[in-house]
Amino acid sequence: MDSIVVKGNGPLKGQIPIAGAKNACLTLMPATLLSEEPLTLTNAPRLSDIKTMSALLESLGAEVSSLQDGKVLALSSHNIDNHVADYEIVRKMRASNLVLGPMLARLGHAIVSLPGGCAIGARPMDLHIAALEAMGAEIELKEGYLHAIARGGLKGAVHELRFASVGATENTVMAATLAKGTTVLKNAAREPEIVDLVHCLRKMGAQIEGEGTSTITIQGVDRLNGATHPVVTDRIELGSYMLAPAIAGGEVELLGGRINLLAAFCEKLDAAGVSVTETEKGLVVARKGDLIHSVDVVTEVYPGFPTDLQAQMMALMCTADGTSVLEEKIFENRFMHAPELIRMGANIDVQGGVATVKGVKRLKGARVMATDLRASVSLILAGLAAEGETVVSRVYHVDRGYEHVVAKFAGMGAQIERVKE
Ligand SMILES: CC(=O)N[C@H]1[C@@H](OP(=O)(O)OP(=O)(O)OC[C@H]2O[C@@H](n3ccc(=O)[nH]c3=O)[C@H](O)[C@@H]2O)O[C@H](CO)[C@@H](O)[C@@H]1O
Ligand SMILES: C=C(OP(=O)(O)O)C(=O)O
Repeated sequence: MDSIVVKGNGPLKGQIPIAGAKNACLTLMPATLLSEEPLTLTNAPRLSDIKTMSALLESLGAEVSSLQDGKVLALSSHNIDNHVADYEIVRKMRASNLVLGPMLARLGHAIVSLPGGCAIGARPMDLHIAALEAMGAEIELKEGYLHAIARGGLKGAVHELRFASVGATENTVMAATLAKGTTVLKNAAREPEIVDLVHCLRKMGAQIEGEGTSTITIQGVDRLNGATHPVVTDRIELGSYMLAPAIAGGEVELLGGRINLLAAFCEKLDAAGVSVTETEKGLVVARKGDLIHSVDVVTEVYPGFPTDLQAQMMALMCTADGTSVLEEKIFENRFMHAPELIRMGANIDVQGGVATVKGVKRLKGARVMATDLRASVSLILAGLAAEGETVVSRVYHVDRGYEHVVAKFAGMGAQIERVKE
């Protein structure tokens, strides 16, 4: 198993390209199931999660070709000959549940494994199920699998989500594109990845309005056509690398970054003493002075502070001047990085969904373990600010969501390498 070794060696400088968003690409890929014609995604990120989604789609009969070193994905679902999304693939990656809505819409039936829980919390699908049932689907749980059938096809419905779930919004919107009649989804999620999905579906001929607001209206059509679509910039990769000069000093330009993808996060950086300037090419990030100030953070649905940046923000708060309180409201167990940061000398007290971080002058390098995707990068960030060497093990978590992670940090001047253990 590989590890990443980081040495805290002072200010960073450089330009880092930001990839297409994992969480957008993983919802755009299943959209291929809605059409017999090809779907081409450009600006795709090179990640193990993308390979997992490719394997899942191929297991259903879709064709997936990775072109231009993985930056272009050519997908075709002209021949879907299996409607079972197997537990062995779904359990590896929760986004696998996004094949349910498209398969149900296109084939009228689907069998999809429930994902089960994962390190950061439970991953229920009750909201997805309620929305699809409102559209006429019958869904039953048998032996860990959701058996879904839409006798006579899905029908448009007015449905309000109990919580603005990203995955439930994506499944419902995709399913509704081929339903008979109009679907109005209320309390829909507003994340940029959903806006990107709608833009792609519209190119495929779907009739959708209201993306980016909490009411999305979908007028069902008989069929969707092929399209070519560039994946939106990864705001979480962007935010993660923005924290590198914040924690280690220096000045870094994140190519392709825009403030509007991460407004709530940028406001917190500003309050913490980090300047973010939009340029023609992206965002330039630097500390305003010597100190980082403590700020409180509450994770919320978009446009609030993203849960996917909470671990990385905690790393920054570990060396801030003062005490910060981080409240995690999306996933019930998303503080597993805290005990690892404590091994590096951080002062963190976790009580339920609230972590209180008292800033220390300097972190110290240590052997630490990545417990999940975003936790892994928070430990690398902490390593940049630590005295001595930090060894982060279980870096397969980082490969799920950060392409060329060592090269990108090294491109800012960080002393970092990947080693085999
Ligand atoms: C709101 C939010 O921040 N969503 C994040 C979530 O999306 P993802 O789609 O994975 O999760 P949801 O937005 O659906 O879930 C967020 C919350 O809703 C609950 N839930 C979800 C579905 C359901 O049927 N029933 C239910 O109770 C979950 O337990 C969780 O507490 O993880 C992704 C990957 O990290 C992030 O990119 C998304 O930004
Ligand atoms: C937790 C994440 O992904 P997933 O929902 O696929 O586990 C993430 O992107 O931070």
